Amino acid sequence: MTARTLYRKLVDSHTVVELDPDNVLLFCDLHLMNEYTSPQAFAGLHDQGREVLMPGQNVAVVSHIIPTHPGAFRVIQDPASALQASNLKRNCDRHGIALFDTNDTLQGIEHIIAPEHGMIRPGMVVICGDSHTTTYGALGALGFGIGTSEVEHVLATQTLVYRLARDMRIRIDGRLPVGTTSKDLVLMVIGRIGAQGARGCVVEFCGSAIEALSVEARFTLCNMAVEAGARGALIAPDAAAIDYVLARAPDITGEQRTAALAHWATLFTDDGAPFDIEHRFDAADVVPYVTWGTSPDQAVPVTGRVPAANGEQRTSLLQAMRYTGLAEGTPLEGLPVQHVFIGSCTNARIEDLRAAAAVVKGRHVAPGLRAMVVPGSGAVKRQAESEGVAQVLIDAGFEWRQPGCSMCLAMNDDVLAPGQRCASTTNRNFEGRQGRGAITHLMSPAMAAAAAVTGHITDVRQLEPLA
Ligand SMILES: CC(C)[C@H](C(=O)O)[C@@H](O)C(=O)O
Ligand code: SF4
Repeated sequence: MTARTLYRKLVDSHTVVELDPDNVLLFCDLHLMNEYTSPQAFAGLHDQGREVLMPGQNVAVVSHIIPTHPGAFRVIQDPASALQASNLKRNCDRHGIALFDTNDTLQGIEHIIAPEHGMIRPGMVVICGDSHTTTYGALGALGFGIGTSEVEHVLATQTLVYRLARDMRIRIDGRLPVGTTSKDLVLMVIGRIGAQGARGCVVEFCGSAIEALSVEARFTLCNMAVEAGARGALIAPDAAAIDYVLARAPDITGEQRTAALAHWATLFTDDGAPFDIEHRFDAADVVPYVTWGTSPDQAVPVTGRVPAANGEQRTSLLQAMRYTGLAEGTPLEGLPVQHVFIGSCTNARIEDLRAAAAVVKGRHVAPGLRAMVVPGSGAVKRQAESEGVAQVLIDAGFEWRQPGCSMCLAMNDDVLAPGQRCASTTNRNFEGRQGRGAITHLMSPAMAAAAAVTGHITDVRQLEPLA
């Protein structure tokens, strides 16, 4: 048999029919929906008088527009957002689709909820009308975002017309240095290969540095692969991934468990399987990274400076500098920030909150700075509260919020004022992403926590130890 990549194995096992050399009809094991990209799809389905073919393979979550203010009961004030949430509920009720609704205690960001409830398993194809569906590659599942018309097609048929991607492998060997995380690693990789560097590709991450990552750190990495243009990200499931899934999927027992384990053991790239593009990086090169500009690839070491606007990208670099109010050669370290945001499907899991708490413990948020933690889900929130992580953050002066996307893209009322500069654990630093005229600097949770206590961008490795 010919040697195949993990990506090819996943596509082959889900191909219903080959449509032409570039396209297949792909079966989708799980379809996640949010309030934002599903309404038109349901409307289209209803216009045609069609039903949802497999309601049990669909799950919906209210995540983007939800308010995150503390308090037991959440009311969506904005009429358009309230309508999106009520539409989602009506559509889910009508078709028998499970919904994590606004006041569900387990509500949260879709990409955090799905794995934490054992919905994502190695070998699955998971789709969602949301670009960060690549997150699930951390468990050896092929996840990717789809458009609204595709959502409609999936609802009706549980399949998708899928254009095959190219295979890219990114090997990272070595050890991540102390004070760095998979967020720094992925910012380094995107900075080096560029925001279009993995365009059209499904990226398989491998190497000793990847094997050493916790499953949560792998989510961060695969989540942000889309910021390099990737159409998917994969990590071959190992014992850590399988343990993570089994611990969250008590329904996998007996013969089913034996069969699942046997199948998962086949999910790796065969020796000699061809990749279209290969990159290699050394984990020892990773330092705390921050972005200075308006694209996730505009990332530099925290000890670095805003680069010179040379070459082909001169115009876009100058445009980014104008927006962020920074000039060529400006050092990143020491840049004052007015806001710190710890949240998003990239970095709002329990390990992220623990990392932030470890930095701020015994310190206080800098005067005049506003710092906010938005846990990724109700489950993460509760765990952080029971472990004391929440209290450490609250004692340090952080606002402790309800879960949701929040200031990752400011579709609710967590919006920055123009000109405000934010140290953010999110994944996109686009113009206006966190509020019109607001400036986003992407970084790890530990780095964001360090910025919160000093009031400026700070190398977390240099933070004075507390006596
Ligand atoms: C709103 C949604 C379509 C969007 C996405 O696809 O990623 C959002 O989640 C984002 O992060 O920008
Ligand atoms: S947290 Fe941010 S990146 Fe993730 S789904 Fe929500 S808006 Fe998109």
